[in-house]
Amino acid sequence: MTSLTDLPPDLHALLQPAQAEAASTARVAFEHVGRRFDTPAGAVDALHDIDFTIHAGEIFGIIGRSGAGKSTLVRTINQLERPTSGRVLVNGVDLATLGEDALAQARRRIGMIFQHFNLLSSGTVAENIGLPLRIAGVPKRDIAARVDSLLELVGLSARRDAYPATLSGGQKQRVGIARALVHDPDILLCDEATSALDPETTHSILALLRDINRRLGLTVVLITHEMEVIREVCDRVAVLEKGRVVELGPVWRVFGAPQAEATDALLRPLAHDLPDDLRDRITATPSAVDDDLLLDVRLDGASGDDPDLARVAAALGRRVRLLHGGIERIQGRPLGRLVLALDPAGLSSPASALAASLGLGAERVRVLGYLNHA
Ligand SMILES: Nc1ncnc2c1ncn2[C@@H]1O[C@H](COP(=O)(O)OP(=O)(O)OP(=O)(O)O)[C@@H](O)[C@H]1O
Repeated sequence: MTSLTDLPPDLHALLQPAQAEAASTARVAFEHVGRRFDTPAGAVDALHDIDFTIHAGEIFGIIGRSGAGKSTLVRTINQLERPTSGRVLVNGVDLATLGEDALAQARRRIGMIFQHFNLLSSGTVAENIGLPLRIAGVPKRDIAARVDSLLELVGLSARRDAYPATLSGGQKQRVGIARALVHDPDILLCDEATSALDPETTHSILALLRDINRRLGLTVVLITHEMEVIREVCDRVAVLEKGRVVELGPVWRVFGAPQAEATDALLRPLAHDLPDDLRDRITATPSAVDDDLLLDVRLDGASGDDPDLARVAAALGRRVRLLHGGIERIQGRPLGRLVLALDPAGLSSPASALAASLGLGAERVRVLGYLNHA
């Protein structure tokens, strides 16, 4: 990947203002947005009273069950869907009030990429990227220079004259990203952009999106059903359920302590559930004098400290075994679940003592039962 100083001069020049601008200004403001579809089976309220702001320069994720309204919401940003109530401001402007030409201009500042790339199979990589410029009537020479800059940005210079059929999925999405950036947009909308890719390619595309976000100050709005994608790349996330926002916040907070049932359900695949063999050995009361107590510790990222098990053992004056669980870092904060086993003898409240030794609130530690050694 090239660094900012390696960029061709034309691209370098256009990046500077965008970078400087990436402050906490509102890039997209949803103001009490509703979208109703009238269908033969009756009215469908795909969106209800959506009211929040996406800041300039952030990577914002939108998650929700199938049919929750994610695509409809994202499509209101470029007015592919028109709200039936409320309004959507992009850079302070309600695109619904613009005439045809002004709307076309405004839409150019909003790039979009898709799950299935939507490339023209009869065009080369360069022709695909340059197509929106050709449609906009940009002179051929200028198109070539712009396309070359973008090919370099997405790491595809060597495949300039290749046809889409000869590209891998990741390379196709790089073409999609380059094409979405031709008009130097402020916003990039990503509709399940990595859903057709394997995990390794997904990782490289997310790294590219993060890189572009940082270099260009580009605001990225991303819909996905892959929670790992949100965890890896997003700054904030909104959870939609039946057309309403049921949760919104920094990813570490929403993932660390989900409040809504819909969020819990979506995050379930990431949870470190107890394996059956361990669950089957847990009893509510001790079956032998030397049974260990099993304690379930939830780290929600709020304390910000890494759990120090040696310190816990020293504080409690006994061996502490880590039986199950794991920690992941989201936005630099440790989140996860630890199942610990210890001899409870002499501790009046083992859960509180454990919580205190970890520097956590008592509500973060739950007694699971006793571990039957038999
Ligand atoms: N053009 C339309 N006409 C009628 N109903 C629609 C239309 N577009 C969307 N809907 C309905 O609006 C609701 C939200 O759909 P939407 O596609 O936005 O959900 P989604 O969260 O993106 O779902 P998925 O994850 O399955 O893509 C659904 O009930 C859907 O059937």
